[in-house]
Amino acid sequence: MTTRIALIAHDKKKDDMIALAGEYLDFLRSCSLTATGTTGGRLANELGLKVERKHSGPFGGDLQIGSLLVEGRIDCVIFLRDPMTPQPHEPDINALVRACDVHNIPCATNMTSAHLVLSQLQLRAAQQSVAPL
Ligand SMILES: O=C(CO)COP(=O)(O)O
Repeated sequence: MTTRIALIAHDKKKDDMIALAGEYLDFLRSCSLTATGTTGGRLANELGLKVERKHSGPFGGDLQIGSLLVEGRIDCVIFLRDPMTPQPHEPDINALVRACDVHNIPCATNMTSAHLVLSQLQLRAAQQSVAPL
């Protein structure tokens, strides 16, 4: 089954997101990707990834992704948050992270945890692709 991943990065973490996605490019190409607006634009333009783009975070994009997640349509969230910069939509950010906890969806909020989650998902996908029918 295709892995459904949400990708979100705050402005100062967007370069990290591009670098991260670049490392997992082949795997991410095999996934169904959703992203907040600006993050998704960069992933599409700079890496050629096919991404369903929601609104930008401050305009409700985190909430849109939270809604998909609540409906069981997201398997994992990579959310590179900037802990040093106040965000106008902090309540939306908290709502998304809370929804991950409520629904037991993995949510990586920094580069180290993102690597751990993506490498594990990549491994699982590779194992499934060679599993006997
Ligand atoms: O603000 C964000 C997440 O809270 C990210 O939104 P953008 O990807 O549109 O910058």
